[in-house]
Amino acid sequence: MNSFDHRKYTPFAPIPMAKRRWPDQQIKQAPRWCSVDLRDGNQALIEPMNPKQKLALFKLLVDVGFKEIEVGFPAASQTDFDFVRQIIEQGLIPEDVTIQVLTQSREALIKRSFEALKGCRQAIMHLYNSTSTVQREQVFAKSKNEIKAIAVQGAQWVKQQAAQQPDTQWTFQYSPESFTGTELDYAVEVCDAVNAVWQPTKENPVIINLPATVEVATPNIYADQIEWMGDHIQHREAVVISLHTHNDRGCGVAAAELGVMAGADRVEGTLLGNGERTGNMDIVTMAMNLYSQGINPELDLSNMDKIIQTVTECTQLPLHPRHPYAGELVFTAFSGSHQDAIKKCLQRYQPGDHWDVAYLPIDPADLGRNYQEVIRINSQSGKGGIAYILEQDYGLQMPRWLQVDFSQYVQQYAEEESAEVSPASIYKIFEQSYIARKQPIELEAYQISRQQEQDQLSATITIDGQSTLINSSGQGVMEAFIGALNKQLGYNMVLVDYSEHTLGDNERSEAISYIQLNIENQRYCGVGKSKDIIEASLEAVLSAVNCAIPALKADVIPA
Ligand SMILES: CC(=O)SCCNC(=O)CCNC(=O)[C@H](O)C(C)(C)COP(=O)(O)OP(=O)(O)OC[C@H]1O[C@@H](n2cnc3c(N)ncnc32)[C@H](O)[C@@H]1OP(=O)(O)O
Ligand SMILES: CC(C)C(=O)C(=O)O
Ligand SMILES: [Mg+2]
Repeated sequence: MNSFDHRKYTPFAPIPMAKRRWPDQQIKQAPRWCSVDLRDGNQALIEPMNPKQKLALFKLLVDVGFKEIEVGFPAASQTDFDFVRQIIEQGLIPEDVTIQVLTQSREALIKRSFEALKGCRQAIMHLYNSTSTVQREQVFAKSKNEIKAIAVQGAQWVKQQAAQQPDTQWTFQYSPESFTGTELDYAVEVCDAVNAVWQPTKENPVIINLPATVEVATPNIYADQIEWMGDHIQHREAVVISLHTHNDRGCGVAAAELGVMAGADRVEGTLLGNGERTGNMDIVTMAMNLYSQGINPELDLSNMDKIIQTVTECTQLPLHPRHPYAGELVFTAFSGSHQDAIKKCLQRYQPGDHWDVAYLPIDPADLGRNYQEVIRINSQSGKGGIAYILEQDYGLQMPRWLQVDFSQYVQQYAEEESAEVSPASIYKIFEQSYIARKQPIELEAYQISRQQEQDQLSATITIDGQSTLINSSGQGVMEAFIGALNKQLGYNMVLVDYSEHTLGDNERSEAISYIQLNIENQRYCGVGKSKDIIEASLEAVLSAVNCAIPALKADVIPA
């Protein structure tokens, strides 16, 4: 029998709601963030973090701007307990940061958690127990009332312990763990029962954290559940509704965003999304989503490389190259039409403008990425990207017809190599294709004199190694040189287009000339480079002619 059988599963039932309001809401400000990297993230690691790693990650979280940080499950492990003690005793918790610890609803664990927090200025004690149908029936084998009693008993123990440590400013947090698999009327009944013990006020609210412990439905269902809870929980004004989503269906961020639209005040997650199974909600992505909408995320993610380095070192998990906002490839375009569009938009973009660049939802520079990484070349690339690289890295302002001509050389190279082509390789191909094309005709010397608006040019060229003197006159040097070559070679050669610029900003800089000639009814491109602008132009003409010669009949060239 085939085990890949969808009939094994049942769909998640929709939430009956007469009128949901959240679809019409817009997020206008960042929620209160709480990082759970050091607890939920840590508990999911192959190798949990050692004290040094925990401290490095804690410092990063503080630097990024988190004001609430769940630092561990101190009753569960000595490492977590010692870490909490260390940051308290060594005064490593900034005044405006509140640490949070998680505990099960068991007296010994609660006592140990309070012990870990002794001497802490302010702290969040986070109590949880599972409330979902599957947990009640199969894991705990308890009735609804018995499960509620676990929560209420835990809330009482927490209250009692807190009373014994009055120097700490306590906030209590309760999570009906596996909330999304819990009947809503029962979830609210349990939360209200916990709040009846804790007696929150507007001035001293509780945090009710509603976890999608496992993501089991589409994000709109989660939003319905959050809006429903907000509408039905007692003393809403004294309750901070917090979200804690996981990413089992790949929608952890979407669920949190819709949850905020549905009225939540606070969001828990981890940097770059480490966490159980497919991970916790990725705060980097959610915060950057806000940022990209012009909303201050209240977190400083500008040093993304530092974030990536610390998180990957501490978790020992690599970052996917296509991870939103952070991956190595997310601001990179390989494909030709994307590169062309990006190049055109970036050319128009002025600092201070609103960002509106095709294919780039945000400015890579905001995250410490530079434009060089934006366009990378392989066999899918087009002229725009190649020209962008040569302009950015080598200062070449290639005219469009040369971009078209040159992209064929790069394309051929990329296909032959079956690999990405580096900027240095692109420039080498450019040099070999045009500037170094000095056979069969090479310029040796030239002289120009100008009389009555006519340039008289005589030049010594070698053709297949034989030195020849050519001369002609014209309204400009180019006309004179092309005329002399026409006479010598017997071609019908016409100048189609021409441009030049310097490669630096002083009189000693090299000049580069780009030329397109029509030779015997075919167009050929040439490039010349020299400290002397006239020599660069003559070299460009010969570069085009040298390209044409192999394609034309050999007998056109005189012996
Ligand atoms: C969704 C989440 O992320 S929840 C957080 C999960 N994180 C972790 O579990 C990481 C740290 N945990 C641990 O190291 C261990 O679980 C410990 C040290 C806390 C406890 O270990 P143990 O005492 O061996 O118990 P264990 O975790 O296996 O729990 C099983 C018992 O606790 C009970 N239990 C589990 N969770 C809770 C809870 N939140 N409140 C009350 N009782 C609970 C179970 O019913 C079970 O009871 P039983 O032994 O009577 O059958
Ligand atoms: C402890 C709770 C909040 C949790 O991590 C979850 O339910 O995912
Ligand atoms: Mg979790």
